[in-house]
Amino acid sequence: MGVAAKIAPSMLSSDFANLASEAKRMLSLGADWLHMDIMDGHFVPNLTIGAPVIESLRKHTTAYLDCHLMVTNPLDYVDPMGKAGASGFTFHVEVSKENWQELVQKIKAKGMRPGVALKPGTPIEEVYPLVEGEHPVEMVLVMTVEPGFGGQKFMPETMEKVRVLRKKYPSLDIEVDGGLGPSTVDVAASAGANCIVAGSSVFGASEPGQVISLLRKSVQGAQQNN
Ligand SMILES: O=C(CO)[C@@H](O)[C@H](O)COP(=O)(O)O
Repeated sequence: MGVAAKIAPSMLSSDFANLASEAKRMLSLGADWLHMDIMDGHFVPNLTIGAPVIESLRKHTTAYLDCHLMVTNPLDYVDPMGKAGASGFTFHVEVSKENWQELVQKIKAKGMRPGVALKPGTPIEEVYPLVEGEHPVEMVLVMTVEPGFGGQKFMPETMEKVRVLRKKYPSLDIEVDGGLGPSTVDVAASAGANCIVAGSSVFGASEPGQVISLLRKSVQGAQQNN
């Protein structure tokens, strides 16, 4: 049996004006985590939510809030996100080459689970030191689209990174994010991804619960075949 499947609807595709009820709806339909996209309008050309919204949502749910920080200065976000009640804090390797050790230690000290993300064009070797360090990250997020917006097309060429990671780290949480849905999840699951983020394919479905269940079955089926 492989690493546990985690299905994480991306709340970026939800109705932000009804975030708490959208979150509860996803959890009632079988979501394991809620994926929260924090964007600063600088690291990526889009601006979304920050710690105040995480703090508001936290009042309505005890769920795992899987926060993906698409920001230029992740260190500035550790204290506020910790206080707000974030569960996972995933920062980008492209902006943390100088300070990732300090970042990981501070994330852990604030009671959050550290993860590292990489853009489609970033070589996978860049995350190895973070997975193997004295204070390792606990998840690698392989972006399967350019970060910034929901509803983009899955990039199959990113799957080689997932394959290499899974071979090297059999028990690591490997998350994929961008363009995942019923037609693309199998390739990601058979490459070795166990955490699946899905925005438009879940929120845009007439039966979102069926999509969540299909995504989970894909991960579990691929693990049984490996
Ligand atoms: O981080 C991002 C985009 O930068 C994602 O979490 C998207 O929100 C995923 O949306 P879909 O591609 O599944 O619609």
